[in-house]
Amino acid sequence: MTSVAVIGGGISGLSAAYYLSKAPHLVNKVVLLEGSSRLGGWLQSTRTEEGAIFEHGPRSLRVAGEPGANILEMADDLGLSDEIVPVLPSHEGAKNRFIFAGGKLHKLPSSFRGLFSRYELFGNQSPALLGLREPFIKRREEETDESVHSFFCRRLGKQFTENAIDPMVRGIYGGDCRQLSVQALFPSMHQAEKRKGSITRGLLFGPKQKETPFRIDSELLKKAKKEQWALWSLKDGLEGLSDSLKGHLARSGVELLTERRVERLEFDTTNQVVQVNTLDEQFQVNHVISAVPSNCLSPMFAGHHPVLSDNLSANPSATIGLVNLEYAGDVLPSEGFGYLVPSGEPERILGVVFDSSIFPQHNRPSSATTRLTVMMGGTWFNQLFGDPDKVDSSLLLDVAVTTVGQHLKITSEPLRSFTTIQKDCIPQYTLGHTDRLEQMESYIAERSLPLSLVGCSYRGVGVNDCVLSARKAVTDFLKTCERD
Ligand SMILES: Cc1cc2nc3c(=O)[nH]c(=O)nc-3n(C[C@H](O)[C@H](O)[C@H](O)COP(=O)(O)OP(=O)(O)OC[C@H]3O[C@@H](n4cnc5c(N)ncnc54)[C@H](O)[C@@H]3O)c2cc1C
Ligand SMILES: C=Cc1c2[nH]c(c1C)Cc1[nH]c(c(CCC(=O)O)c1C)Cc1[nH]c(c(C)c1CCC(=O)O)Cc1[nH]c(c(C)c1C=C)C2
Repeated sequence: MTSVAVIGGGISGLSAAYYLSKAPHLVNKVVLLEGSSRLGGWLQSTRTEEGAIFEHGPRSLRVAGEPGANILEMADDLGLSDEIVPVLPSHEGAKNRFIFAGGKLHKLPSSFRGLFSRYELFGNQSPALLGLREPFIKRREEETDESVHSFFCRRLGKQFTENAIDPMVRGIYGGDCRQLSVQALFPSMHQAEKRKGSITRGLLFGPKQKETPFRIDSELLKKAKKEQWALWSLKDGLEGLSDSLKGHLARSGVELLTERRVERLEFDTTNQVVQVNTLDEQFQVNHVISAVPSNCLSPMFAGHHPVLSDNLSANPSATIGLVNLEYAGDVLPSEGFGYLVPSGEPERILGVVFDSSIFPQHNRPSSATTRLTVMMGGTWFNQLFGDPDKVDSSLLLDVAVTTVGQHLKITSEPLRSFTTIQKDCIPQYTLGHTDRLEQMESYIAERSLPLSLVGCSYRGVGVNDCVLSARKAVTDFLKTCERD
């Protein structure tokens, strides 16, 4: 029998502990050590006294793909089926996405037919024409990693890259596509060019993605497929997911310890023991699953595993200034998911989510209001607002209200607002990320270090990716337990 310490109590750590709790025949003790006073990490939802829900972190989860199917299986097992608020693909809150450029909103294509229309944003060309030209563009011969900006400029042109790809990267990573790795952010497109010389040919005729080594199925997934959900949340917001995991783990006997910041890890590989040191306690376990951001893990190896500490500290993280706003009545010019602003535009925001349009179920029950979330900063935070530790939140609120007022022609003042500075909240997969990851994985495997790396710092920042990465790591670890 084996004991495991999970470090970090965000969605990744809670999920790792959840999957471990499913194997009591192999793992007899699981302790989760969280540095702060609360579990859940970036999953933070507020319910106001009027009954409206505001998200200060993630707000919508995708249904598509293995990560989407996997998290629905977990939600079903946690008994959350009746709590789910789904969004259908035909719903305008899922379908209509906009770009703010040249002083106005531009709607992005949202249907197959839309791909054949010409867009001012893309130099009056249709996305279909760009796609038809793409297979005739020569492949890049160099093997080195490339930026997202350079890759898409080569294959789809500068205008499409700067008005579609650049804002999309800001709308997921809060990051700069000139600095981020195409191999890490768009692995299937990078592989497609490498194998077949073109994105289109590679995606159409390339090998299928490797399947997960476990079967994913649930009644909830069947329902989601039948009803064709595109996105979902929970009635009381996504923090309900971490709350529900907390309840499940406590009932399963997992020790959940908050205010236990881990400072150092020491491996005794001969005896397969790890010493986990917090400021004033020590825990001895057989295996550690790290679910903290990589730059929080890096100092735990300082001095004794430079390959780990150096690679773990290579990526910076972006800080997001987040302002939730609520206005009386319907103030939106159009229903939709929201809009993004390309980095070349002279604006101080990254984008705006139309929360009340995506999830009207989260509105106050008594009266119709509009809920928006303005996201600011990202990679550009310090340049625009200064040191995140010193910035006055009234500056962020002021910029948010003034900017959405101008963009959406809102003349009223908000009824309510919340301003949060989410410091270092999204890791930035910079050039060389995939090589660094492989280097660390080989280092760990060659030395049989009793360590697994999960979380948003490695193979995807979405909540779904975090949960799936936890399941994969636990599955691999349990296989070694079965062998021993
Ligand atoms: C504003 C925002 C909007 C987002 N929107 C979406 C969305 O709509 N959809 C989506 O899918 N994803 C979204 N994401 C991404 C997603 O929410 C995160 O990537 C994910 O929650 C990260 O989870 P995690 O557990 O890996 O990391 P974290 O949530 O960062 O958890 C790590 C935990 O480790 C703890 N910790 C750190 N150091 C130590 C230490 N030394 N010892 C012990 N504990 C430590 C931290 O306190 C923290 O609780 C969004 C993220 C943000 C910030
Ligand atoms: C304007 C800034 C941001 C907005 N959302 C985020 C930022 C930084 C954070 C974020 N949003 C999503 C994810 C998860 C991605 C995943 O892999 O699942 C993260 C970390 C969801 C998401 N948001 C947009 C897209 C294309 C996605 C992927 C899933 C989906 O298609 O729904 C685009 C987008 N983000 C924001 C807006 C306003 C917007 C589009 C209009 C806000």
